[in-house]
Amino acid sequence: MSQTLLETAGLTVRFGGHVAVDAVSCAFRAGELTAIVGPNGAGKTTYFNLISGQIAASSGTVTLAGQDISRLSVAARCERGLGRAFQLTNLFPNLTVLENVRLVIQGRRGRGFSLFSMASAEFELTDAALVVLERVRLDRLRDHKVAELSHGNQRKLEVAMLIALEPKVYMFDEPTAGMSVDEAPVVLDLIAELKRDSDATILLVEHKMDVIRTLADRIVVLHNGALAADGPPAEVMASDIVQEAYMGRELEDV
Ligand SMILES: Nc1ncnc2c1ncn2[C@@H]1O[C@H](COP(=O)(O)OP(=O)(O)OP(=O)(O)O)[C@@H](O)[C@H]1O
Repeated sequence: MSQTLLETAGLTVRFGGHVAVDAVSCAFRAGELTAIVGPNGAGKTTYFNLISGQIAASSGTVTLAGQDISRLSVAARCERGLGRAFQLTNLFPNLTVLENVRLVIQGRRGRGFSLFSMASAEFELTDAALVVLERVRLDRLRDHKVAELSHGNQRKLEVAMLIALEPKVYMFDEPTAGMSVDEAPVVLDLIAELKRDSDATILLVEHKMDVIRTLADRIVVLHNGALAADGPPAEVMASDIVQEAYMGRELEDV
């Protein structure tokens, strides 16, 4: 079995008297896609926020590749390989689609271009960005400003930017939310491709059962902020807690 890449231990956050994430200990392995499920308000997004550093934990730790990253900023966690597709907040609306992806690749490679190689570096950056845009089928919109794109295309661009970042851990929070039936498969195919072709650790918050069935190697269930079940999809879906609490309502309804 692959080694653990990301781990949370006793991860907890309280908002006033409310424990939104309650001592969640969970290890995520390289090459594994874990779906994180649970009813509205179960703490899924808050758990993501704690892992990526958007909010600080009240207690507990987050470890990436054996190093405690609990006190690092969002940017420092990202540099170490934690990549998260945000709800459109990391897009530059007034730049073009191509410029947005180029910025990510440029940031990843650092500023190591010499003056003499500047021109070829520019071409190389554009080529690398176009390869990523082709994967999400946004290459024909390369020169459009992001603000002009449909919601679905903005979300696809978000996935493209995450892929361009080449993180070790991919975190997707309902990646197809708000997408049309034509748009969603492109993103789901990409996630399936990432899973097949890389050794990445993928965390997916998802409500749609068909998506979970197709993609997940494992399901983690959060309930009232705490870990309620964790295991292979068939086992977790058949478990009493999921059958009673979620299968009949929350997940199936969506
Ligand atoms: N900044 C905050 N301040 C106070 N309470 C918060 C804050 N963020 C989240 N909460 C509360 O923590 C709980 C968990 O919320 P969270 O958004 O993580 O749930 P979720 O499982 O992602 O739900 P959904 O499926 O609806 O997105 C909720 O009760 C929510 O109201």
